[in-house]
Amino acid sequence: MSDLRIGLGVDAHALEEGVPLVLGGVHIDHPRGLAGHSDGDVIAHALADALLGAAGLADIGALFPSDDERYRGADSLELLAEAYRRVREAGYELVNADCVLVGQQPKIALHREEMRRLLAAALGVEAGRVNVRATTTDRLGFTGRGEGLAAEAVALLRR
Ligand SMILES: Nc1ccn([C@@H]2O[C@H](COP(=O)(O)O)[C@@H](O)[C@H]2O)c(=O)n1
Ligand SMILES: C[C@@]1(CO)OP(=O)(O)OP(=O)(O)OC[C@H]1O
Repeated sequence: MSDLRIGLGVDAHALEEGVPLVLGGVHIDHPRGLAGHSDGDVIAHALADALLGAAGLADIGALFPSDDERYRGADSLELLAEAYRRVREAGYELVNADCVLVGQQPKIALHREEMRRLLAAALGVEAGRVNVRATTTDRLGFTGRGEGLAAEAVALLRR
């Protein structure tokens, strides 16, 4: 039997004016973007944490500390690629991943195929191995009030 491992990643960032919005590696024209030490890409961060978690490794905050100037304004697709390099080094490869953005706006339906393509390319796997979906919370909570966006991801690895 193959050795399968599952991991979960969760991230959230505040929406602020004057910040470019990057989600799943896609630059989206929107009045506010996600504040963070990096580009704030919650989808890429949640996916990286799901991969690391499945491999039994530390989270992205431990790998790429937010007080390290090297990661200021970092392209999160590069952090994702490095996280997966470590997962491969630990002896695992991706079976599939599923990411869910939680937020009222922007609607990402038109961007999800591009997000899948970019996230999969960062990992060096076929686009079909990475899914991206979205939900609102029917205006409930901090995402519902438009204060921020959150993302969750699960990843399945095999040895
Ligand atoms: N940021 C979002 C949120 C949702 N969607 C799409 O809208 C559909 C309806 O959302 P509900 O929360 O009312 O279920 C959802 O299934 C997504 O396809 C989106 O694109 N972007
Ligand atoms: C990505 C890192 C590093 O720049 O910073 P942030 O963009 O603030 O994102 P977070 O989700 O808090 O993860 C921690 C750090 O790894």
